[in-house]
Amino acid sequence: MGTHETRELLVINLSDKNLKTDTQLWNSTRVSVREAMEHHGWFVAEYNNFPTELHQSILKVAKELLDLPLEVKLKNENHKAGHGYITMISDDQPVHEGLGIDQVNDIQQCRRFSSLMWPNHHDNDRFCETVYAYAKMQAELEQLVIRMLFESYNLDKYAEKHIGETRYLLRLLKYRRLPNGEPNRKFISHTDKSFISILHQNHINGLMLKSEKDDVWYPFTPSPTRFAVIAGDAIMAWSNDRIKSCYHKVEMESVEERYSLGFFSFQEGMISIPEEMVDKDYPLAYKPFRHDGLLDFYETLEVHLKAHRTMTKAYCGIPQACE
Ligand SMILES: O=C(O)CCC(=O)C(=O)O
Ligand SMILES: [Fe+2]
Repeated sequence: MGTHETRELLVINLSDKNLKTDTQLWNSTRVSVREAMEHHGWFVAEYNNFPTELHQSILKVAKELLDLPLEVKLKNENHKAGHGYITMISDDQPVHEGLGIDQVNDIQQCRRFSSLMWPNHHDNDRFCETVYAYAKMQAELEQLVIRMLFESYNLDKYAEKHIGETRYLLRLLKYRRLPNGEPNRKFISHTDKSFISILHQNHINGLMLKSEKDDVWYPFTPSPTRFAVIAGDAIMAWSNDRIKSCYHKVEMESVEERYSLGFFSFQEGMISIPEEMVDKDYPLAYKPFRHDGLLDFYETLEVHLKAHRTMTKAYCGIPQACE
């Protein structure tokens, strides 16, 4: 296939009202989810189980937040990698900015964040409520994917404990074209260090997803009800390399700003590779590790090493005989 051919995105409908456990629809959907994750490392979820206004309202508050003065945004300190304020500069202009809300599914953390950003504003309730409702919807989607994946590997007995030990980060992001008029290609190809990441955005194109097995890039076509569900390095380790973390990048040409929302799951406890994941085709490839330890290790690396999944192999991988 030629490199400029438009490729059909793999879309899986996760909003069918009949999608209930132990139904034929559930079982066939869970097979599609597992196959997509093993083949591509991602899929696009069609998901509309939320009020339609929520898409517009989260984008509105993302703009209000990222329009705040730099000194206010800098107050969002977090020692964990990529959890605080991030920025990339071109010709003295910020062309990429992001703010993370850690433990976003805890209303107290949403309140803490909004009063940090708007200390004198009575109106920060609206920000807090919107973000909290949005994160609740995203967590439901993430947990649906986790349940399906765990079941598809006959590991459903571990699913509730896993979900109970999950911490979520919401990152609100803004991209601008470069001041010299060139497309913004600053967010280079990388894998996330999360377990699962879910990406959602406004109408401006730019996100590209690499298929692991096809070895080609797919441009993501945005829609209010489309979510890119992508594998992070931690699920790669947990699945003992059956699922490979997804390389993705942003290349934005539009004059209009691109806003996106990254929802990332992390494990609080140890991640151990279930023994059921180990067999002669998949010999044990990772030692048990702490997810936060992986993030601390990330902080110690040079920029070019951070982007690659090899950093996770370096952190907790077990060298294989053929390597
Ligand atoms: O803006 C996007 O769609 C991608 C964001 C992303 O890859 C990240 O925050 O890790
Ligand atoms: Fe990413």
